[in-house]
Amino acid sequence: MIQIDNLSKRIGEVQALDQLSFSAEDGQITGLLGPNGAGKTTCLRVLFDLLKADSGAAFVDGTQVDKEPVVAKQGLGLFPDPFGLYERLTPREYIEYFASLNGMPRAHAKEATQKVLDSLKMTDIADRRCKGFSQGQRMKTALAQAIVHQPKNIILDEPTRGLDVMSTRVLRGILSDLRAQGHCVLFSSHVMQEVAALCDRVILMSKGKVVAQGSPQELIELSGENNLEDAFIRLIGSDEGIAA
Ligand SMILES: Nc1ncnc2c1ncn2[C@@H]1O[C@H](COP(=O)(O)OP(=O)(O)OP(=O)(O)O)[C@@H](O)[C@H]1O
Repeated sequence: MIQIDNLSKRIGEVQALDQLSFSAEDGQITGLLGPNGAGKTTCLRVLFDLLKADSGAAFVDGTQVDKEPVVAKQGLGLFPDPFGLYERLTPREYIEYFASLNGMPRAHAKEATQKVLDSLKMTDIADRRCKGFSQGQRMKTALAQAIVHQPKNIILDEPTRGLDVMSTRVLRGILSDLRAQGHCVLFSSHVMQEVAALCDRVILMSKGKVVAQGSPQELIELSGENNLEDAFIRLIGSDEGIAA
């Protein structure tokens, strides 16, 4: 479970986070939706202890991130940019390397790697170099790296950016499986349909604040509109920076 508690952060002239509070529960997919510049990435950077907030705190399964960063990070899996894979390694080497970076002894890392290769149905590509991989194969390798240490919480920042339709579908399927296994999945997006298709709960952000939260259906009801697109525009007060 992720808890964001009253986070504020000023970056230069910009109030990137303004008393931001929300939580993302286990066994649910939570979407952080907001236009460009809303503060989504800033919030995730604080959650990963890459950036210190001016006030407020982020918690991973009850552990305060800036007080116990090592423990907190062990509970987090960060989905990296699938286009940034190191191409000379095979998925098996890649995933094993990240397993050992997460502190697993060698034998355990090998075992965990095989398990994730099986569960993401990657055994046919496991020992090929990543160079020349399709988008879907890259995406699976990146995701395998993020979940090999079995973090309870999986964080994805704009995960479908640049992915083709097939890869996006594969990703959606995997995220649904992670939800079914009881993981907490939190992803940021400025693409409305993606959030609508996948999320149990949507945190709608604008200018560093939560402007509304709830299931897609609750947001429609809250806005008094009759579809999600109009609901989001009504709640944010503008359609600038949100993609359909
Ligand atoms: N390093 C930085 N220097 C200056 N301004 C920054 C920096 N990082 C973030 N900001 C500003 O903080 C605000 C929030 O940015 P952030 O990247 O968190 O938004 P976002 O919701 O992730 O947007 P996007 O969907 O465009 O990625 C923006 O106005 C941004 O310009």
